[in-house]
Amino acid sequence: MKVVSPSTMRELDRKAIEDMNVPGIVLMENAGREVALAVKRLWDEDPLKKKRKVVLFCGKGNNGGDGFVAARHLANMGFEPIIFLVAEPEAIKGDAAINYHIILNMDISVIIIESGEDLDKAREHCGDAAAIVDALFGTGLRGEVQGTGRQAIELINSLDVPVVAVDIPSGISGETGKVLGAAVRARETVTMALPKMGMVLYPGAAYAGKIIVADIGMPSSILKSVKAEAELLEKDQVAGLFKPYPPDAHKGTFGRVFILAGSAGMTGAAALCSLAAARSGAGLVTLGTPESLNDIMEAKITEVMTLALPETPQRSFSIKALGKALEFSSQCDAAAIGPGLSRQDETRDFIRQFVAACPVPMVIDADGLNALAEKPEILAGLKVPAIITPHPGEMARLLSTDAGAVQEDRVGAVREATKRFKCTALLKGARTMIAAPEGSLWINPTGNPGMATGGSGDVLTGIIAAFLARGMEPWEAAAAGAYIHGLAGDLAAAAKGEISLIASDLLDFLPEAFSKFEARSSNTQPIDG
Ligand SMILES: NC(=O)C1=CN([C@@H]2O[C@H](COP(=O)(O)OP(=O)(O)OC[C@H]3O[C@@H](n4cnc5c(N)ncnc54)[C@H](O)[C@@H]3O)[C@@H](O)[C@H]2O)[C@@H](O)CC1
Ligand SMILES: [K+]
Repeated sequence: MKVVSPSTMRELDRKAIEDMNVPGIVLMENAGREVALAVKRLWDEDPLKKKRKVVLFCGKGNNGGDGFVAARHLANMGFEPIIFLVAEPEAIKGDAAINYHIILNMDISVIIIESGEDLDKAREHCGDAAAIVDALFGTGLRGEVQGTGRQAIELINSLDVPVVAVDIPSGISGETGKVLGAAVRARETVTMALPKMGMVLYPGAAYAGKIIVADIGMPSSILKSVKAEAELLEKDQVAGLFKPYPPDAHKGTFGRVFILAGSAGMTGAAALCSLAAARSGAGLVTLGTPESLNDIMEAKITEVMTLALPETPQRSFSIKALGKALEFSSQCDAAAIGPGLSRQDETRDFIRQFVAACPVPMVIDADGLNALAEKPEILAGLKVPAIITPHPGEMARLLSTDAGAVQEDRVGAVREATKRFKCTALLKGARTMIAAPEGSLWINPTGNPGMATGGSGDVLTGIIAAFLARGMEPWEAAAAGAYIHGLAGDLAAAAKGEISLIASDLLDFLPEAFSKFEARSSNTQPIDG
């Protein structure tokens, strides 16, 4: 699903109104009605709370205008709306003013909030409300919220009443998801036409609650043609990336994966990564391993073959492994390099030379990225497609900045990485995002904090390698990988809780995650009906 910034949304509104002659007041009518319906649904869900009072906090802009429309429909549905207008009535203009006057004509209560004392009075009204509608600020918010607007937000958050936010929780930047001083914590957000970046990115996503995308009558041609800032990955779209298995599938059909991972003390990373590839549909998985670790790996992993390679005295890959590793990779469909390789100098040289010469698409993670941080030009010069999968710390090393700066602007960081290194970049963290060199940006909605555990990234690398080997484009492999990895994590967390989630749980829940997608071999017919 497309996700847009406030400025893109304004341009869509402008096109609908000016180019297609859809009156703005029609859009506002649909918006407000959808908000009223959302309140009604919340009310229907909770039969114990048959209170009919709905408090609407409205600002002076069009977001407030949506609130006035919602109040009218709520009154018509039999609710008792009360409006707290956090603005001077004279400041309301245009379509919002038209709807404000209808409200006055309908004798719906409007209480004007000009000071903190007025808000104290408002508090008394709110306690027995069935719901609160937050129509203070929408995408027109500029800079930090101050004064009574901010006090109103704090009041809303202090109440134990479910909140439906109009378009975006007031106080959240529609562009970045940052809290501009203070922001409303909503149960649901009814967002108009398309979700906004600020409610998909954290912390805004946490404030928005459940997101309902409302059809406000924006012409579909406008929505189709818009160049969105990002796409939020959806289940159907990910499902579409899995082509059905032909009934005569054999091991070679779904690709051979070569994984270079592990060193003394980090054999687990190698096991998790290679087993994840095997669990993700790769036909054959071979793990290249420092030779003295070979027996350990053979015992640890049953479904994966091993290739013992020359090692350093510290039992990590030595530069002498290069020839054999490159030769083997040429017989494979995709490679993965990085998990648990160590930061030994010689191993670092091996990684750099392997990546520079690898003849097949590859995913580079962890120590693979650390080895390239001082030589990022290797990435930019690759002749084969590559995916890098850094966490914020690794991304910071690649971009010569710090992890705080990466987290401060995750979208900017992942876009910069794909531009600078000319490969697909996947930035891990809450809302993993994937940027492709041609400019697209994908945001993954699956996953949970329990997945921030050692080895989780190794599993992701293995999944992506398997998808590359089955012929997905790099962005597809990265996007589908992030989605399935997060889904396995969500299923694992639902079964075991987030606290004790470990990376091997992700492997255990991959089959269930895949079962939600698998396009089964379409031509296989049951023999006896
Ligand atoms: N035709 C349209 O453009 C449509 C707009 N819609 C609604 O309109 C909203 C956007 O409306 P607007 O652009 O009027 O703006 P908003 O209603 O989002 O609010 C901004 C208002 O608050 C003021 N303001 C901005 N920053 C402030 C700050 N830091 N502290 C205090 N006051 C501040 C602004 O002067 C403006 O009046 C959307 O979020 C959506 O809810 C919908 O009605 C659908 C159609
Ligand atoms: K709002």
